[in-house]
Amino acid sequence: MASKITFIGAGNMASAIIGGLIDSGVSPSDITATAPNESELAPLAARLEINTNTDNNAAVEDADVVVLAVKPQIMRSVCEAMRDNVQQQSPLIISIAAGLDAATIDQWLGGNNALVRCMPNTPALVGIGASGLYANSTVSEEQRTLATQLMEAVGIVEWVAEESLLDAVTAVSGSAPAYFFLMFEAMEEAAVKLGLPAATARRLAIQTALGAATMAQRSDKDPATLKQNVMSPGGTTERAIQHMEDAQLRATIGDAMQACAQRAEAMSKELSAN
Ligand SMILES: NC(=O)C1=CN([C@@H]2O[C@H](COP(=O)(O)OP(=O)(O)OC[C@H]3O[C@@H](n4cnc5c(N)ncnc54)[C@H](OP(=O)(O)O)[C@@H]3O)[C@@H](O)[C@H]2O)C=CC1
Ligand SMILES: O=C(O)[C@@H]1CCC=N1
Repeated sequence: MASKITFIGAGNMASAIIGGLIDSGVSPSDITATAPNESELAPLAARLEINTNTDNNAAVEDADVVVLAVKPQIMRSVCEAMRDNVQQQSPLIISIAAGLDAATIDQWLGGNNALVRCMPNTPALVGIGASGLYANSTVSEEQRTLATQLMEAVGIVEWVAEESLLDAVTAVSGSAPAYFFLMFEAMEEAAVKLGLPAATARRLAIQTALGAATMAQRSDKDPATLKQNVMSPGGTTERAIQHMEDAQLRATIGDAMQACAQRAEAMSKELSAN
């Protein structure tokens, strides 16, 4: 993947993807990241040996791919300020912003841009990311392949046929690392109440999640069967699972994911109206 990649924004998500790309063999000299303050960029440049720039326009000048990684609320001003350079350079644009539709970003960038919307997640940092991708009609087959290669360098990629499905991707993977971290917090707290030292509890809970995820990934059995295999009749797991079902955990997760997807949709309406 010998392409020059510029990240507009150098925060949590951009640095996760950049770290994953470098681990997968992309040369740091092919990567540029921008942010308004040198103080945020200097540690990143020192740690990852990438190029950095406080000037977005300068950073897109020789870019084959421009990844838009700023907060959705400032995307309009950022895009409009670099519109002329983007129009001149015609890079593949990849927006990772939640709830901002492709047509709106394309318009802010002057129109007719090849634009991929991507919903990644922070485990990209350790190469185990999960990204949903959608391409507008200007994206060529080659650019689609490039976007796939880029995001596959940091995890798995699923293309969606309709842009609106990215809201569901946000609910099931973009925001979802936080759901599991909440579960770790809760399990650690409960295990401490049961008498375990916090560090022991955390280590056991995290390793168990890793084990369960790895089993679910490698097994040809579905999650319901794998769950059943842990539950001896009249045993301990059955008691715990029954408690979770009685407490409507399943419905709570469903409601939370609905709220997440609805928020993505609402953000899109709010931000494109501004
Ligand atoms: N975090 C996550 O798990 C996920 C985030 N996303 C999306 O990724 C995007 C970034 O989120 P996240 O990384 O969490 O946010 P962060 O706040 O961590 O990063 C935003 C970055 O943009 C920089 N920035 C601000 N203004 C400008 C500007 N004018 N030009 C260039 N850079 C600028 C910020 O610099 P400074 O700090 O100096 O303001 C910061 O480096 C969002 O659109 C979000 O929806 C998508 C999937 C998952
Ligand atoms: O919370 C957010 O809005 C971003 C998008 C998905 C994960 N974090």
